[in-house]
Amino acid sequence: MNDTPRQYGPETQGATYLRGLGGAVPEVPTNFLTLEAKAKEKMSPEAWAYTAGGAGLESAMDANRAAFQRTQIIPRMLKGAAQRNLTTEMFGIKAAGPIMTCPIGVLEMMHPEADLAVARATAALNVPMIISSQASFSMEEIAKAHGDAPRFFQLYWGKSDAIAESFVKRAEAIGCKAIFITLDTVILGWRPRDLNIGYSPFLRGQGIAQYTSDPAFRALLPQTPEENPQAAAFQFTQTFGDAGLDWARIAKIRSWTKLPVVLKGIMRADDAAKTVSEGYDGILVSNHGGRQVDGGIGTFDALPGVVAAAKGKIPVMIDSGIRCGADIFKALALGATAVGIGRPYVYGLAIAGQAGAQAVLEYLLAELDVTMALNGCASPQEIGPELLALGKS
Ligand SMILES: Cc1cc2nc3c(=O)[nH]c(=O)nc-3n(C[C@H](O)[C@H](O)[C@H](O)COP(=O)(O)O)c2cc1C
Ligand SMILES: CCCCC(=O)C(=O)O
Repeated sequence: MNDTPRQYGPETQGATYLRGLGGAVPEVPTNFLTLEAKAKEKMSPEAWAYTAGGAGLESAMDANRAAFQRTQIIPRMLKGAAQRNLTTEMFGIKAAGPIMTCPIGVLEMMHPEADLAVARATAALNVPMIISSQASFSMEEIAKAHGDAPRFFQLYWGKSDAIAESFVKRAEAIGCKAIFITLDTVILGWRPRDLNIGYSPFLRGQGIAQYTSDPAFRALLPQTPEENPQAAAFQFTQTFGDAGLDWARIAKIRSWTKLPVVLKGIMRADDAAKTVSEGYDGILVSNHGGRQVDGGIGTFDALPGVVAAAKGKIPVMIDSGIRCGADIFKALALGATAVGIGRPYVYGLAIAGQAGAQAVLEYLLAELDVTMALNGCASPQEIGPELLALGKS
């Protein structure tokens, strides 16, 4: 590895302005709202509803943004941070910066190369990728496209422990460095945008590649998924989710793997304390991008309580509503060790495949680097709460 860290901010800005001298403007917009609007034009109505939508009145989605907007940065002068180093360690790997891609299901709706394009984009930047249980390609195919870049696996724990165990063992075999168990989707949230067009990708056999490639899932089928895809899709609907999932059941994962296990979807201090006392290795504060509990609190508002309850014993990460470098900066200032990027990279993917997802991730690193330079922070560790004016709810 090159010892001089890449200065994403000035390098990315400089290259963009230079291309502009030659008359070229970026295909992928550099700010979220323009990016989202362009992606909407490219996406089918079904893909747009599924990606952009949230639960119910979408108030948890709004709360995610409001929480970040309410808290402001108080810029610090003359501290001096000529060289910034964004490198961040997570579960034994060294990432380009304190970001990772969130697991997003059914990416084939946004682009035919789906997870493979995201694998190539994240590998090119050395940004960790969390592979989804609802991916459009099997984890083995995704790993092939990803090479030896850092990756994690997101587990949906449904009715069958045998399938969960098989997913975990496959994830370990393909070199995932941690397992993220998603807890907030034991059943699907109430999603009016999808309901109003009667569209579920899963019923149509999309986003179930981890299952159709899995021996424990295939053993439940009367015919192979290749012979009878509809039976496989139906079986998935019978297998997915279990509203009875509890602490005792997920503890079984320890007998299946030695990998670090992170709980995704922890929002409360008491659940965070339990995560620590049960011996888990990390917390991802998440409300699933506001897609599950309508009326729920924004993740950035939930973060301080979770950080306090974790008492520095395990890393706390956050996703949901992160749209720019300043949001990442604010999350780190309140004690997050890294943040998950969700819809923004999906919109990049919809616009320009691998290059689009990669551009969005690079912009976020660049904007974080610029924000750090403008506040005298040479590394993520130097971003502290003294740089924030905490908003009142
Ligand atoms: C279209 C879509 C599909 C998603 N699929 C999954 C998934 O398969 N597994 C999972 O744990 N989370 C899934 N999520 C939630 C994300 O991992 C993440 O928590 C969320 O997108 C963060 O919010 P943001 O998109 O507002 O940044 C999905 C989110 C979206 C928008
Ligand atoms: C049935 C799995 C749902 C995938 C997911 O996590 C989402 O759409 O938010």
